[in-house]
Amino acid sequence: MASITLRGLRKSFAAQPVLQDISLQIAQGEFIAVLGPSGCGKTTLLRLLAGFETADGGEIHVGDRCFAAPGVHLPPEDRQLGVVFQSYALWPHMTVTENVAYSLKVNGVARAERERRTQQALELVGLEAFAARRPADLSGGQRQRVALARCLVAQPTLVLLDEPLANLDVHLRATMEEEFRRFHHHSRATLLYITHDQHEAMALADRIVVMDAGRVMQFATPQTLWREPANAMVARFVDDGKVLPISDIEPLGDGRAFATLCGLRVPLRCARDQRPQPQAQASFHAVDFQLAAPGEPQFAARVQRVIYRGGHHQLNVTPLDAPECSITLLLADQPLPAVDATVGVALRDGWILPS
Ligand SMILES: Nc1ncnc2c1ncn2[C@@H]1O[C@H](COP(=O)(O)OP(=O)(O)OP(=O)(O)O)[C@@H](O)[C@H]1O
Repeated sequence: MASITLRGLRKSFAAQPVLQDISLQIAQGEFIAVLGPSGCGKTTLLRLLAGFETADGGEIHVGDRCFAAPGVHLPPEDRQLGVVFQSYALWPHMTVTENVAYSLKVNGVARAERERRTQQALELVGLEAFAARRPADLSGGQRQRVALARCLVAQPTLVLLDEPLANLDVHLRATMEEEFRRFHHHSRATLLYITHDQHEAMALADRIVVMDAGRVMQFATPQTLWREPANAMVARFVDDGKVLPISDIEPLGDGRAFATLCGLRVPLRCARDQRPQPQAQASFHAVDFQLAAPGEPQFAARVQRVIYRGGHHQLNVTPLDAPECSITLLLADQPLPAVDATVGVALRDGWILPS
């Protein structure tokens, strides 16, 4: 069983805190993405889990085994987990089959069993036809598949993946995403998948850990991160969310509140325990703003830019009431307003950030 419990995990490099008080509870079989900007500590977290680094404090438990605690550091080779890095780390002198079978051989697995499991792992990643090739004769995506097969063959119950698609082009990434989904489905392993690509995280994960500056900002499903970000960092990081100031927050007590946005009184979603407040911030996505129909409640905004985005246009506007704010709208089959024109903007949805 590979549920994961992290309690108060800390790590510094040369007195520079890199991970601070990381506590997470991950269920057996979950597909977890760890998402955050460059340098936020994602790889360090993975290295602590794998045992390549020693924690300064806190605990790591996997299933009923203690990996790390004050005075305890289980060596990496005793943790029995699979690790897939972005640099595939394949042995160049071995064939695909030999690369995949190597760990079984080292662990003394009998030949027949070894061949069966290797064949199975190669089939799972669609590489049977490449079994006799060496890594140099494979594409980037095929090499990453070998790395995945090599990890699979050991049948780990916990797999750590560090930006496994970072070196691949956009099309290959989409194919490999499907591969990971299949792998997760078949193996039922717990997956911890590190990425700084929020689309990848959203597409793959059951839940996402959003990190910033060594701390967990939010740990939730992709839907919750989108609809109910815990703070401004998460709101901005997930799909370029927009964070805008609001005033005169008047909660209705049922997860909704009225507030003033750009001079317009609007209904917004909020936490059930939201209190009345003179000022706060709310988060929005581009789809939350639309050009207002005649008579619809709206605020006036000036068009700054109109950009063609392939299939739709992006409109950048600034509210007349709040010219320091920039808002993005997406227009499909609508007449386009001119730059500098004044348009009416209606609001469809928004979330008051918990304070
Ligand atoms: N061995 C080390 N010695 C000193 N500093 C380190 C070491 N490893 C990581 N760091 C620092 O710790 C911080 C977090 O690094 P880490 O690699 O965990 O971030 P990350 O979120 O994975 O970044 P990226 O997305 O760019 O890979 C960075 O500031 C990095 O420079």
